[in-house]
Amino acid sequence: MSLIDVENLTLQFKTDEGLITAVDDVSFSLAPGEVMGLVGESGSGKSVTAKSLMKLNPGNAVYSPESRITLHLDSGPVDVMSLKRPRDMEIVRGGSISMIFQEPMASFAPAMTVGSQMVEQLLIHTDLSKKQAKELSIEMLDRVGISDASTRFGQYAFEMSGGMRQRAMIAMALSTKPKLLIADEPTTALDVTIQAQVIDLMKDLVAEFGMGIIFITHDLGVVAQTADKVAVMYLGKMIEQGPVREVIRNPYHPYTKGLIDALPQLDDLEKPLMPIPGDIPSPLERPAGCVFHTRCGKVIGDICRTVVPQWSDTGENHRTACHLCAEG
Ligand SMILES: Nc1ncnc2c1ncn2[C@@H]1O[C@H](COP(=O)(O)OP(=O)(O)OP(=O)(O)O)[C@@H](O)[C@H]1O
Repeated sequence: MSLIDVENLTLQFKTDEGLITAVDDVSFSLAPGEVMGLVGESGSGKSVTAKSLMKLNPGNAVYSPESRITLHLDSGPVDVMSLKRPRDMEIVRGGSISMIFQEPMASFAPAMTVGSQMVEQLLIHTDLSKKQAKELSIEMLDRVGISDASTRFGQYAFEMSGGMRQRAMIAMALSTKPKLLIADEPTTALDVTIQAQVIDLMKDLVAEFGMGIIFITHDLGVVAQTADKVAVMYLGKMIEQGPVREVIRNPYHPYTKGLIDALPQLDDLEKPLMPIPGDIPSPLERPAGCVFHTRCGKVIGDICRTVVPQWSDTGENHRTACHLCAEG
């Protein structure tokens, strides 16, 4: 039983320079209680994909008619693409789906206390009274490890340290008990010890609430620690997906291999870092065929330059979109 199914998601932005394809025919599913890492370099379309699930992309976004996003709730399936009225969209915006961002200041209005924002959100999305909403908010702040939660409830976000703000944002995102949490680079701006604490906290919360998490990051190391499965994106395309250990041990796509080789290895500090050569092409000039062919060291001929690779099975629940797969 899946929590969310994304099928053939394609999204373009209308800009003064022309149409930018940000997401190209992306499909994936997530089960309740499952954590999926969404990785790729900057500009690969991770955030735009995630925001589509909440219909949060701006007005210049155009979805292809084939794009389908189905959220499975206890009350039945929700066709996210067809949600239009603000009232209907509340279900995917802070209701059944919550999102946390890299910069928690962006989630908090500067002129309201953290507590009053938490209460306001609960009043919109639940049937709780104001008093119950306050109690739950303080309980959630306490649960994410903020000491003296009732005092912190009355503070503004700028009065908190970076790590505490991050925790407060997680508490706010989780207080409505979302079915799906989207975490967009939630630990990037934190120092490593706090990063580890936030990751541990998220793991505990998944176990307790049984929600699904989509964890967006540049860092495959963080994915290895947190996720059950991983999906790799490059220039709007999903190019490999599978169980996290399997993909990290047996990456198939040359781009995924490149991301893994670019990771520093603590047990072999002499080993030179191997960055992926070249730059990501402009989304206005996306390469034909396989979008990665302009940087790929394994091009096998014109097929890579002209034909879009289809998915091939490359292991148990592991699939890769690369012409090398067909070569065996
Ligand atoms: N509102 C917009 N208008 C035009 N283009 C946009 C808009 N939002 C995003 N894009 C483009 O869509 C592409 C995908 O962006 P996205 O933010 O999803 O990448 P990302 O993989 O999340 O990168 P990062 O890791 O830097 O956040 C990029 O080329 C970006 O410039």
